[in-house]
Amino acid sequence: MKIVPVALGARSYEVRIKAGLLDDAAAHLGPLARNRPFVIVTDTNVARHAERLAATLAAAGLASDTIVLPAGEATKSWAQLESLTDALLERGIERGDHVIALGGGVIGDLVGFATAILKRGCNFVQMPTTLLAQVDSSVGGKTAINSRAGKNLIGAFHQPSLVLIDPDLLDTLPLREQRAGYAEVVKYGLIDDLGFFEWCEGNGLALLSGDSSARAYAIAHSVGAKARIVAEDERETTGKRALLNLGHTFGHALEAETGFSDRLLHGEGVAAGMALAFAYSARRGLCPGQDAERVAAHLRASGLPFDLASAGIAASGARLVEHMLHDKKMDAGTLPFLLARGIGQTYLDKQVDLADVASFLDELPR
Ligand SMILES: NC(=O)c1ccc[n+]([C@@H]2O[C@H](COP(=O)([O-])OP(=O)(O)OC[C@H]3O[C@@H](n4cnc5c(N)ncnc54)[C@H](O)[C@@H]3O)[C@@H](O)[C@H]2O)c1
Ligand SMILES: O=C(O)C(=O)C[C@@H](O)[C@H](O)[C@H](O)COP(=O)(O)O
Ligand SMILES: [Zn+2]
Repeated sequence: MKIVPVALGARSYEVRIKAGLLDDAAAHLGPLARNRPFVIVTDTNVARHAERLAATLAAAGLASDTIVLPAGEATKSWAQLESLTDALLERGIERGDHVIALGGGVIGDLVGFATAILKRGCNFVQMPTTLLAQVDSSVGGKTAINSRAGKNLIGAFHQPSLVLIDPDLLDTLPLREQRAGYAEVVKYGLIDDLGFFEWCEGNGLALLSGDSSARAYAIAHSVGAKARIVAEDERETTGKRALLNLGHTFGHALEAETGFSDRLLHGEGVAAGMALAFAYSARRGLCPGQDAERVAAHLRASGLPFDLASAGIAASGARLVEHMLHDKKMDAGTLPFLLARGIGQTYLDKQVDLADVASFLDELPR
């Protein structure tokens, strides 16, 4: 088993990664049980894995109850938050209980937020079941729902007590979702790790086709990178954690444009967003054009969107910039942007003129 510590003082926890971990989950969860039943929260597509988890726990004498929510981004909503908090209160949840979030980033973000606010803070365990959640969303304590105004605008920082990753769960994940999660893997290379981007160029397709050693390496490397950044800047105050937002200002605007529908998955928006961040950096003369082309080429070869046309977005630059005005990085009326000086050299640029971003977007083919 690979263990990655997330060092956050009193809020520190471990990320434990092992193929087949679901089947010995009782050994990891037992110490958290306190003679109380666990509540497992999952979605309709993951319910089969939740049944296996409940059976494993029962075999070890650990009681559990499962709440199944609708699958999809629309579940990160006020309505689902209300129904989940009601359901947990009906079950008599106590602050010391651990709710288990078994699912992708949608379940993790929603359960994380529900437990952050229930009784002013209950515990939760992340058991991520998508590539995206295993490499990114289960670690770091960002929790949220979406609002009409934009992505993740209502939320809290609330760290899990433990993250349990079983890469074998990805065997049932559809290819489109694997690819979307892969965008966040590539992100770590683009941020500050050229060597890892090169690894992605050489091994990405093997990872996407389910190769277990490529999968294990990508998950452990990504979790290590995320844990390091989060430990340095838990609440995104110094600018370090903002690097994890590479591609997200563009990406969230594209997602908002599709109404957070299945037309564009989060990871797909991030893929297009990262390519746009590099293309915009190249247009400004900050980054070699070759690097921007190399990023787009790798995303394209991985079956991901790499520009507005491949993301299916026809909106004008001005309209996309309007979505960006809701970005949580907005600071005194300006929007710090994640730009790049090259692959592995991302930085936060505070001098970006949004009118210039809009004209850049208007110049792109639709
Ligand atoms: N908190 C963070 O730091 C953070 C980081 C990145 C993304 N996010 C958020 O995560 C969300 C996206 O997460 P996601 O891509 O995991 O989406 P998701 O949770 O919607 O899961 C994708 C799809 O895969 C299905 N699924 C999940 N596990 C499966 C499995 N093992 N087998 C078969 N089907 C399975 C789900 O039911 C869903 O249909 C977005 O809302 C994004 O904003 C949060
Ligand atoms: O953990 C972070 O920090 C990230 O930015 C990870 C992102 O992949 C994730 O999508 C996050 O939710 C975006 O952050 P937000 O603050 O823009 O909602
Ligand atoms: Zn993301």
